[in-house]
Amino acid sequence: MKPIQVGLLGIGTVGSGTFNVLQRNQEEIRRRAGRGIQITMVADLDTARAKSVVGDGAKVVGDAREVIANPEIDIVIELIGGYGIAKTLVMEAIAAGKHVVTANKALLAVHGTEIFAAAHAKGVIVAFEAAVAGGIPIIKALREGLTANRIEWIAGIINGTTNFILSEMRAKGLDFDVVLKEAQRLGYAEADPTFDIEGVDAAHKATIMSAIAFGIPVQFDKAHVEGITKLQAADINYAEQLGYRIKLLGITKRRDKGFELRVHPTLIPSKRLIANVEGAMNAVVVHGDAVGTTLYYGKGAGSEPTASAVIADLVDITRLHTADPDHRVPHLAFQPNELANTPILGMDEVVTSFYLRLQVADQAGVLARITGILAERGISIDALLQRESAEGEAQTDVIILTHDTVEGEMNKAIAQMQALPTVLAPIVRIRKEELN
Ligand SMILES: NC(=O)c1ccc[n+]([C@@H]2O[C@H](COP(=O)([O-])OP(=O)(O)OC[C@H]3O[C@@H](n4cnc5c(N)ncnc54)[C@H](O)[C@@H]3O)[C@@H](O)[C@H]2O)c1
Ligand SMILES: N[C@@H](CCO)C(=O)O
Ligand code: NA
Repeated sequence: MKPIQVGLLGIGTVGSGTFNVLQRNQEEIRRRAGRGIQITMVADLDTARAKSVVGDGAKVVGDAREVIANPEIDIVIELIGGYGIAKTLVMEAIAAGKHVVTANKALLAVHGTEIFAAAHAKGVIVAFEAAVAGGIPIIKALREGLTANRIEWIAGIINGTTNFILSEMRAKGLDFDVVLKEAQRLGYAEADPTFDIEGVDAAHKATIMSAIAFGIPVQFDKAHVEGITKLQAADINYAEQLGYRIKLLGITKRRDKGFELRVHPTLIPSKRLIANVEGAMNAVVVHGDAVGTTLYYGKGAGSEPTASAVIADLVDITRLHTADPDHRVPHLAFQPNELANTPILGMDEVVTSFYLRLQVADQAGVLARITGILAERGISIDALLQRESAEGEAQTDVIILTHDTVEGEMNKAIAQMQALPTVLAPIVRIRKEELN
C-alpha cells in the first residue's frame, strides 16, 4: 500500500523535530502503523529555512492553503500555533475532509468545542497528544488507558518553562529574567512567554484534561489562572523549612456540585515524587477510583519530545483512517452526545489548604487575634511557624499552614486579618495540596 501522505503547516521547533524523527524512524513506524507515513508537503512563511530542514524530502511552499488544497494529502499537521491563522487553517482542513494533528493547546482550549463538532460532522479526526504535556502520552492514558475509572482529580506540572524557572532559581539562585531567556533559547517557551509565566499555557492544558477526564466541554474561560510572577523567594524558603516545595500546578477536581479547574503556585509535600520534578520536565498525577493514584513523567516541551507525540497521533490516524467513524475513540473520551453540563465551580467554592505568611508587629496578643479570626471561620491550623525576631527588631513573620477550607471563607478571614493594625504588609497566601 502506498504511504499515507501528510502535509505539515509550520516547520519551527516542533515541526522540524517531527520531520526529522519521522524520517529517522520511518521503517519502524511503518511496521507499527501497517503503512508508510510520509510528509510530502511543508508550508512555512520562511521557505528558505523550511528547505534547509527538509532538503529534497518534501515539497516546500509558502502558502499553507496549497497544502490543504492538495487532494493527495490525507492528514494535515498544524504546528503554527496561536488562535489566529492556525484556527482558520484547521477549520479549512477539516472542511476539506483532512484529518488534523495539532500541538496547539491554546486553540483547542478556547475553540475546541467548535473544532471537534466540525470534525465529528465531517467524520475526520483531530488528534492532539502533543498539546498536553508534550511527549508524555497523557491524552492516551486518560482517554484509553484509564477508561474504566471515575476520575477524581488530576494535578500536574504541565508547563516546562515555569518549572525550569522555579528549579533554576531555587537551585542556582539565578534571576527570573536570565532563566526565562534560557528557556526561550531551548525552545520551551511559547511565542508569547507571558502565556507560560502567567499560567495561561498550563490552564490551556488543564482545560483540555478536565474535558477528557470528566466528559464536559472545554471551558478555558472558566479556569482560574495564576502564574509565578508574584512568587517571592522568602515563601519558597519558608515552604522548604516546613517540608514543602512550591510548584505551578494545573489542577482539576471532581466535587459534588461541579468541577474545579485552576492553575496557581501550590505547596506540595517535598516527599511526593511530583515535588521532585525539576527543570523543564513535566509530570501529571491522575487519581482514578479503581486504579488509585498514577503518575506520568517526561519531557513536556522541546523539539523531538513533542514530535514523539505528534507522530504517535499520525500512527493512530493511519490505523483508524479506514475505521467506521462511530467506533473510533471519541475526541474528548466521552461520546460527543454524552457530554455533561455540570458546571466548573467558582474559586470561592474551591476547597484547599493554605500557606499564609503574615508580617506582624512583635507584640503580645497578635498571634491570638490572628488565630481567633481563623477559628471563628472554622479554619483549622495544621502548622505554625514564627521567625525569631532579631535583636531590636519590632516585627516578625508568622507562617501558618491550614487544613482544608473553602476558599471563600479564607478570603474573608484574610480580609479581617489584613485590617488588624498589627499586620504590617499584604498577607501572602499560597494554596497547598497534599496530592495523596
Ligand atoms: N516548542 C515546544 O516545545 C512545544 C511543545 C508542545 C506544543 N507546542 C505547540 O506547538 C506549536 C508550534 O510551536 P513551535 O515551538 O514549533 O513554534 P515555532 O515558532 O518554532 O514554529 C512555528 C512555525 O510556523 C511558521 N508559521 C507562522 N505562520 C505561518 C503561516 N501562516 N503559514 C505557515 N507557516 C507559518 C513559522 O515561520 C515557524 O516556522 C504551538 O502551538 C505550540 O504551542 C510547542
Ligand atoms: N511553552 C510550553 C511548551 C510545551 O507545551 C512549556 O513550557 O511547557
Ligand atoms: Na502529551
